[in-house]
Amino acid sequence: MSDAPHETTPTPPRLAVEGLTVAFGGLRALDGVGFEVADGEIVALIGPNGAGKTTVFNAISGLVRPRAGTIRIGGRPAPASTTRLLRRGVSRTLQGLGLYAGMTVLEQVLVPLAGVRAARGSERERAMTMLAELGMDADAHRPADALPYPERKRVALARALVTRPSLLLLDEPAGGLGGADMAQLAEAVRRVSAGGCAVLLVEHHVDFVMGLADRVVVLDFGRVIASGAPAEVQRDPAVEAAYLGVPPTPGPPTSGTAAPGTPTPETPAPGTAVRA
Ligand SMILES: Nc1ncnc2c1ncn2[C@@H]1O[C@H](COP(=O)(O)OP(=O)(O)OP(=O)(O)O)[C@@H](O)[C@H]1O
Repeated sequence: MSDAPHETTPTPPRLAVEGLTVAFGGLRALDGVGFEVADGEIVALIGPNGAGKTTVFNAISGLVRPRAGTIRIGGRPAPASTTRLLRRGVSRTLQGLGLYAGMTVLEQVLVPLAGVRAARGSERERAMTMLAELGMDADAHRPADALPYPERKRVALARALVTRPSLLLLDEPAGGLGGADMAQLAEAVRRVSAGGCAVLLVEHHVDFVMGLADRVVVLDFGRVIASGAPAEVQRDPAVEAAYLGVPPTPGPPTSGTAAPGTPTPETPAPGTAVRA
């Protein structure tokens, strides 16, 4: 028997983005963006308003067509339809809530499993287990619209997690949350990543990001200006100049440090992308 080490094929990253370029008319929203997220890794995408973070999510989700570049999921090109992405293990939350009007909490969480048909018993069980994991099972039969904002945010998370994704995209998950809810959210995200799911999140809450992410990718004007461990990125002079060094705009007190453009409980769902 040979003592030569076994040749192993390296596992491709769960998500690999390379040279991603997206233009809206004359505006280059993304210009050659590249980064990777491995299984079980939590990567945060940060940057000023209008830097291109949501456009990255939209390109991965097949909602905008890149002008150039590649997006690979588990080593294969990303499909462009939501259904096929779900089948490939990709789930996403939206900026704000994106919940359906007039549905109970349980119905919201059943949508990715059952669509519009009546849910099977096993699907209801799975949805209830997911809600229980997030401490929401007691609210299962309440209209989601009647719940306070942090609980509705948790429903949106449960809906993204119920399919047991291998790649989870979270768009401003901490937006509008206070300290206790943010801590609970961080715990839930850590649990999901400990189970092997790759997590990519866009977030303005600097403390939340730096305490949670394994790696941070910083975008500015559609380009990656820095990436690395949170502490490393925080010390980067280019990042400080483009983003972290800008003093937060005065407003109602929120827990933790928030970078400019951060939503507060009073303004939970920012819509427009306006550079400060
Ligand atoms: N559908 C669109 N049509 C035209 N321009 C767009 C469109 N979507 C985004 N943009 C522009 O592309 C740029 C990147 O926007 P994007 O929303 O990705 O930034 P962002 O970093 O997510 O900002 P925010 O932190 O405010 O959410 C901005 O200049 C924005 O105005």
